[in-house]
Amino acid sequence: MRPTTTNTTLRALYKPQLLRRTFTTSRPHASRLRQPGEPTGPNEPPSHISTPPSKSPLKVWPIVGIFALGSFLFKKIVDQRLEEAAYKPQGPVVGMPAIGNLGATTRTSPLWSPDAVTVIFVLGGPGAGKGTQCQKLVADYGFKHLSAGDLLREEQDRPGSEFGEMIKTYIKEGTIVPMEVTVQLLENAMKASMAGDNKKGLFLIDGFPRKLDQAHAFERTVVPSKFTLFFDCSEAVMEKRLLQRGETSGRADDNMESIKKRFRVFVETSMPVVNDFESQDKVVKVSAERSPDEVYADVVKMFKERGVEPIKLKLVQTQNA
Ligand SMILES: Nc1ncnc2c1ncn2[C@@H]1O[C@H](COP(=O)(O)OP(=O)(O)OP(=O)(O)O)[C@@H](O)[C@H]1O
Ligand SMILES: O=c1ccn([C@@H]2O[C@H](COP(=O)(O)O)[C@@H](O)[C@H]2O)c(=O)[nH]1
Repeated sequence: MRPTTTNTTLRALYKPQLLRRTFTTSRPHASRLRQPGEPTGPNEPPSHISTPPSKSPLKVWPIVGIFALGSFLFKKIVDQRLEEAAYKPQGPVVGMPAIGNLGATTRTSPLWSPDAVTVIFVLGGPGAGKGTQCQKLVADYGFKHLSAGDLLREEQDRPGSEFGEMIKTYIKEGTIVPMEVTVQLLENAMKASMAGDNKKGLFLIDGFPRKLDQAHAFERTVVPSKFTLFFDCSEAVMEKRLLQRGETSGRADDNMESIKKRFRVFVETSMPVVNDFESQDKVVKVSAERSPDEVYADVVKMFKERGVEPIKLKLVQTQNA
């Protein structure tokens, strides 16, 4: 049989070499028996002068060890640099105005303590009903509602804004405006609100953070959030709502092309934020597919479980009153 012939041939070819490799050291041709003390070759010392075998594993392992340690340390340094880079201003965005000097995100500690200022992030896909639910919460709980999207649209329309054109492009494309701009806008709005009638510093921050770098930067430099209220809704339902809203909203992104892009950004960029907060047990999830009042009833229940109570007692009108 062919395999047997092949095996025999292979054995014949390789066995002597194998044996030689196994039983000789660095001198494969030393066939004659040497006398004690006789040099083993023209350039070699007599055998009583010991030389380490040239292929000893003892020579290789320290090098392998140093290489492994070096690689490990190198990887650690690279990981650390990447982590730091995620927290620092990224510098000017190519083709955009310089935004690295906005200030808020360069601080190394939060501006406010979570005991002094309460921030609840409100997240969910485009059209999940975040704004609608926030309005109800404002009425009952006394929160100041800050929508990151609204703040960006205001900045976009502010005469003389150096970021106006940039924001316009990002919103149209459904992508996320560089965090330095959004965090600074939020911080300014929070300061203004607390200087006014929101002395208690109660905030619902709607549609933010949309990206992990924003989440980290805000919590590191402004204030750590209390939790995130997340509205869970299917794309089919959100699409229907957005197209309907688009009939009157005048928003540049309430059209089919922008909606598709916003859905993709939400799944790829914003869901990791929700997952990150979830891993810290900081997400309150509510199904957003029922009527606004039914959704809200769930929100109230979930807030109660987290120790957040309404400030107003609703007056119940009875028929005989
Ligand atoms: N539970 C609901 N059932 C039906 N329609 C709703 C519900 N909640 C909100 N809507 C409607 O859906 C549209 C989108 O709602 P809303 O603006 O609150 O969503 P959003 O999550 O804030 O959207 P975006 O992220 O695009 O700003 C609005 O026209 C709103 O009236
Ligand atoms: O943190 C944010 C929030 C929003 N944007 C941009 O604004 C639009 C509209 O946001 P809405 O919450 O739907 O009003 C969004 O698609 C982003 O382009 C942002 O960049 N960063």
